Amino acid sequence: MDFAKASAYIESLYEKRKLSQKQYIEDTELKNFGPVVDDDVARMLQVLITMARPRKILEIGTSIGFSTVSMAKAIKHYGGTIVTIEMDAEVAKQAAKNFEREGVKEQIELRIGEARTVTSGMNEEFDLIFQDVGDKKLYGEMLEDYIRLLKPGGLLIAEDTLFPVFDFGSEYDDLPQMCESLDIFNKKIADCPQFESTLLPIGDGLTVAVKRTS
Ligand SMILES: C[S@@+](CC[C@H](N)C(=O)[O-])C[C@H]1O[C@@H](n2cnc3c(N)ncnc32)[C@H](O)[C@@H]1O
Repeated sequence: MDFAKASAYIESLYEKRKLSQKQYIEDTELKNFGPVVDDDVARMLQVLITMARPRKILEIGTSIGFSTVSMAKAIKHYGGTIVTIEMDAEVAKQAAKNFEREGVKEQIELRIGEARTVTSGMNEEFDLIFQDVGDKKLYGEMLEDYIRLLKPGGLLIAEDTLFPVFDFGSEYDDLPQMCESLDIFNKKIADCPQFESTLLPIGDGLTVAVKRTS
């Protein structure tokens, strides 16, 4: 299959959607921020949320909040909530402005801080965790924390997991380390007895894992 052709066709089908990554970035004042998910990933998050109806979502890595807003628009229909964690205070401030602009600020609690530090102090349980943190080492290092924080039957979704097989050129200085960290995570989750999982070739690779109930 020609993936570029398939992707262009799929995007043409959804171009009338109100929330698009391009428009969201254009509407954002701040211009220097961590990359946000592609439209196909935003749609997949919305499909999974509409199907699983998670009451409580935890997102690691907010940036300007495109994925957060995409998820918030899906949970707004039934009254779910999102806790999202971002370390960069300036970027978080912009995300908060975007939540207000998009009419979803009531659904979202933004916690500013380092992801591992914030999650290690958490005792609450979540129905869905979306891992999209910039520091890719944390994917594997936080897996135990996610098992603790996820309810049985809960979803762990992780973005960027096909980095190990992408040809990025010189886009990222620390690419070899990022790829190594993501490869470690991919192997851990594939072998993890607590999860049923797969890796979808959308966005930069999207891992979808369900925590087993027994
Ligand atoms: C890929 S971006 C998130 C994009 C966002 N999920 C979206 O699609 O709209 C990753 C973010 O993780 C943040 N980050 C990096 N290391 C972090 C850490 N240790 N704790 C919390 N946030 C971190 C970065 O500042 C960056 O904004």
